[in-house]
Formats: sequence, structure tokens, C-alpha cells
Amino acid sequence: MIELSHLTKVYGDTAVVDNVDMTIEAGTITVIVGTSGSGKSTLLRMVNRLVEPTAGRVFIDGENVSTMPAHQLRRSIGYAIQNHGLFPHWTVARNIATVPMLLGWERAKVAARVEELMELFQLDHAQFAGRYPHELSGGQQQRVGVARAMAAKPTLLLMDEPFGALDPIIRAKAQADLKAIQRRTGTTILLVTHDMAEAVHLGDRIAVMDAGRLRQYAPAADILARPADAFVDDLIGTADRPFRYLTLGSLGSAVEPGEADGTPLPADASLYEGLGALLWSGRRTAPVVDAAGAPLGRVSLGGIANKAVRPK
Ligand SMILES: Nc1ncnc2c1ncn2[C@@H]1O[C@H](COP(=O)(O)OP(=O)(O)OP(=O)(O)O)[C@@H](O)[C@H]1O
Repeated sequence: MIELSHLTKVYGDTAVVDNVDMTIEAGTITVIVGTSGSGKSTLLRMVNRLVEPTAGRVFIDGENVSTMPAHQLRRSIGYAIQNHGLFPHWTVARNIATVPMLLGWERAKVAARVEELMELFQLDHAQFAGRYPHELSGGQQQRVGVARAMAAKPTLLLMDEPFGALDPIIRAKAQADLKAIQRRTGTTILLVTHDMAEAVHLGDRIAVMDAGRLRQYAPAADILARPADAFVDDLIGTADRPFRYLTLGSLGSAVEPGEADGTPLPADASLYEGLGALLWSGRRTAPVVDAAGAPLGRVSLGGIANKAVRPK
């Protein structure tokens, strides 16, 4: 568990992070979202002491990070940034191995970990291990950056706009992969973005920042349904709100008894994906199947629409 207590950073006479209190549960993804200059990166960088707080404290599993040697702290926390920060003159394998080597792992253990991570991030070892960063696509560099951040099996991973430089399709894939990997490894992730859709998609909880202040900190569904103030409301985007809400629920939650024609939709698809599939195929209903392909019933446009109504 991570606790931020009265965390503050002042530059000149401006508090760019202003008295922030937050508790982050282990094994979850927390997304910090806000406008440019709202203090998101500064907040994140106080957790691994790349920035020292002016006031307040950060506790990781009850331990005050200011009492730990900074270099040791940073080796124990993964850190992935936009544009990946890869070392240009090191191969992919060497980049991924950076922290385990700093920690003095045995060669064989490092090599095995590199192979394991390359497989996890779908980078063929034979093809990519010996390549240099400039010989990779942006999406591949991004995966190497995250693999490197996870190399020493940190229980905490800090990510600052990790998908910012990716095109929308690769970005959606990278988000889905990260979520799947996080669910598998149980890593606690604190991720900064300015993109509310990304926040809703990834965040178990979302922290909304504005001018250094934490405006709201709540699960995505609560932020959408009950924005704390006009700023949060505005950031969500009024027109997008019902659609973002539909990304949070699964089609399985809207299944009705009955049959329908056409290609079945998987119950674990989101309501949003289901709505898209119905609209695009010109259907008002579609059959729904479970992961094994067994029929569960059907979904309808009206049934999905009911799920997009603002909760009371
Ligand atoms: N070293 C510094 N010295 C002075 N001011 C700084 C320093 N670092 C950041 N700032 C200021 O602090 C404020 C918050 O910056 P920060 O990078 O945390 O914002 P952000 O929300 O991550 O923004 P963005 O989304 O644009 O990256 C900004 O106004 C920035 O100019």
C-alpha cells in the first residue's frame, strides 16, 4: 500500500502539488489524470524521490521513503516514461537487464528474466534481443521500456504518459496488454495521463488533479456518475460520458433471455463494444455466448442503452 500524506511541492511561490492525501491499494492500477501543468508528473516523481517534497510524506508499505537511500528506492520501483528513455547504444536485452544487473543478479538469472519478459511483451527473443532501440518501432520501444521497468519484479510501477507517443490503435493494444499483465503479476501501478478515456479504461481508481490539488479520487464509475465539481465534470466531457460508462461494464451484464440472429457477441466484451457491433451490423439484437461458445441469451440496443443512463 502507498500512502501520500499532505504531499506538497513548491517551486518559487507556487505549490505545484498542494497538500495531496491519497491511499493506493496494493495490486491495483491508479491513474492520475488532469490538465497540462496540474502537477501529475511532479506527484509521481515524489514517490521515487526524483523530486523531493517540500512538505508531506510518502509511505510504501508503512515505510517513509525519505528514510531510504534514494538510489536503492529507485531500483526497487519500476519507472516507465513517454518516449521510453531507452539507452540508445545498448541492445534490447541489455536495456531490459539494466536494473537486475545493477542489483548484481547472476548472469544466468538475468538472461532468463530477459527472455521471460520478452515473451510476456510479445517480442521474439531471436529477432529482437540483439537489436538497438532505433531498429524498433515506437510500439516495440514502448514495450521494451515497460519490460525494463518491470525487470527486477518491482511491486510498484510508476508510469508517466507511457503510451503518449503511440498511435491510437497501438495505444489501445498497449493499454489492453498492460492491464492483462498487471492482472497476472499483481503489480501496483501508478500511471499519469492527460487522457480521460485512458484513465477510465485502465484505472481501478482515478485521481483528478487541477492546479496542484487533488479534486477527486474515486473508482472510475463514481467519477463518471458523480463528478465532484465542475472541473471534473468538464474533464470527463459531457457528450462522451455515457459511452465511457459503457466501457466499464461487460455485455454479460445486459444479457436478456431469448434468441437473436447473426454473429454472436462474447459476454466478456464491453457494453461499448457490443453497442458498436450492433450499430455497425444494423441489428437491434444479437446473441451472446460465453468463453466456451455456449449461448447465454441475447443483448438489445435498448438493453444496452439502459446501462448508459446516469445512475441515481
Ligand atoms: N523543476 C521545476 N522548477 C520549476 N517549476 C517546475 C519544475 N518542474 C515542474 N514545474 C512546474 O510545475 C507545474 C507542474 O508540472 P508537472 O510536470 O508536474 O505537470 P503535469 O501535470 O505532469 O503536466 P504535463 O501533463 O504537461 O506533463 C508546471 O507548472 C511546471 O512548469
